[in-house]
Amino acid sequence: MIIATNVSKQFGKLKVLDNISVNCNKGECIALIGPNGSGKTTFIKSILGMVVPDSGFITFNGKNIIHDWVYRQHIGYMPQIGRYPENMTIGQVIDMMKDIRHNSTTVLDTDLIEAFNLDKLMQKRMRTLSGGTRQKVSASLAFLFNPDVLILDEPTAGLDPVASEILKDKIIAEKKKGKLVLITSHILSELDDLVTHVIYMNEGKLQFHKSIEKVRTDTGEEKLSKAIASIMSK
Ligand SMILES: Nc1ncnc2c1ncn2[C@@H]1O[C@H](COP(=O)(O)OP(=O)(O)OP(=O)(O)O)[C@@H](O)[C@H]1O
Repeated sequence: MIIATNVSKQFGKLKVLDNISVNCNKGECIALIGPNGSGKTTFIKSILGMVVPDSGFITFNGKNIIHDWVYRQHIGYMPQIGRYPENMTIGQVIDMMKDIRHNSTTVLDTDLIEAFNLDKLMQKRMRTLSGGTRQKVSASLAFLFNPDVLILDEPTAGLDPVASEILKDKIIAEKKKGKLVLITSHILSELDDLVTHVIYMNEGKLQFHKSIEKVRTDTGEEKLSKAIASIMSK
């Protein structure tokens, strides 16, 4: 579904992505893990076309993304920090996104808007929202257009435990429908019930890309947080 081949990116002298090659398929939920500054967000932005690699290429359903920006309509993206027109209300932001993205064939998925009770907050202006409510808006928008691929950058950061569980259940449900989910998080315990595969990056390099079963058997650890700690300490 998404294939990155020898992707490299440098910012000034800093090599942020160093020859990354990975293959991401339908129905997988892939955890993108690595220390701060290891290149996770830059890799995500390369898939989204927001960062252009210096070398290498990325294909989405077999087409090089450089020549086909339309592929982005199949992706729902939840950024680490959602930036919105601050004077707009939640309702206006959602309507604006519908104007931009909605087409007659898409069935809107309003599950998260309802589960987060955002319908009661539609008149609130973005600048007045708490960090967690802003995250709820970002999550709701990522899922709203029923995309085949969900890219979630630190999705549960700032969410309360109830909201966090709602989002996790939604991710599991979408994965079961055959969608591809790419997720970054530093809270590894949150990923335990979700992920099928792990991509581990360090200093812009791909350290490994393994199924969760392989990570568990290789380390003898059941929990992802323990398994990664065991790998990092070697
Ligand atoms: N536009 C940019 N210009 C210059 N340097 C950048 C730019 N974007 C990212 N970097 C640098 O690239 C490196 C990787 O950043 P990136 O955000 O991809 O890391 P990350 O793995 O997502 O980190 P975190 O876990 O902290 O979110 C960092 O050193 C960052 O400062």
